[in-house]
Amino acid sequence: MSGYFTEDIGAQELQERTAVATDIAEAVRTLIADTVLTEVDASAAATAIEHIEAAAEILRSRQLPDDSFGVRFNTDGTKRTWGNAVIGTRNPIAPPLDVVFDDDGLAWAEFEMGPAYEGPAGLVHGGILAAILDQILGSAAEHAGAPGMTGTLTIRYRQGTKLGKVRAEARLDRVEGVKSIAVGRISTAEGTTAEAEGIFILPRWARESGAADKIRKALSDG
Ligand SMILES: CCCCCCCCCC(=O)SCCNC(=O)CCNC(=O)[C@H](O)C(C)(C)COP(=O)(O)OP(=O)(O)OC[C@H]1O[C@@H](n2cnc3c(N)ncnc32)[C@H](O)[C@@H]1OP(=O)(O)O
Repeated sequence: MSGYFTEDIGAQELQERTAVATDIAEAVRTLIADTVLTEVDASAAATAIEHIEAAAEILRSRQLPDDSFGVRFNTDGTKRTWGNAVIGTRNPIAPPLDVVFDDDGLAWAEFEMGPAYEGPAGLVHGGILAAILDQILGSAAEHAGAPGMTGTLTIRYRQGTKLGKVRAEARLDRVEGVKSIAVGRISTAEGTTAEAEGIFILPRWARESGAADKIRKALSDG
């Protein structure tokens, strides 16, 4: 399986790296929102671009050799999915979701959707909501011990989701052979805005590999 790595990182270094990753991503996330909302003139924009390019050059001075972050296992058995578009700690595109798993099987996260996620005026883009639902339903299935790749995701958008504070939640509903069916929803202060059902399938290559448990762990994204 390409894209999966094991790295010998101790607890303290992991903590330090996580802090750096979180800080950079948050700074760029803020920059993205500021870019969406800015009204500066061409001269001020040119100055800003110079600074942004200088910052990018610093980040490029030491980078991973691959074109993706992948999934990186740490010495303590935890793993980093820092490039993930929804939960990635070092991905400024990600809101990011910090998913909590309750003992009763509910996976949930509360997070801010800023101006970078707009679709209709003042509302979250439906495709962004789909990505969030895909992730949290998949994470719920994985956490319940039945992970898989998304085969089908069905969403019913009930009302617009206002930009601002958003909650996503999901749980594994049932398992039918190799298919795990999870259900979930998005809500705001105005109530449920979108509901979803997802079918997650442990791929044939994983089922047939003879190392399904190891692959389940490697595939899972939580
Ligand atoms: C993994 C950890 C999860 C943690 C969070 C994840 C969140 C993020 C999730 C993603 O973004 S995943 C990326 C988006 N999804 C993909 O890229 C998946 C691309 N598709 C595939 O890789 C394969 O088509 C798939 C693994 C879904 C199915 O291939 P298989 O070769 O394993 O299916 P197979 O033909 O053996 O069928 C097995 C069962 O699944 C059913 N099936 C196959 N494709 C399906 C589908 N697309 N939708 C619903 N059911 C499907 C099929 O009917 C059959 O049902 P039965 O067992 O009841 O007979």
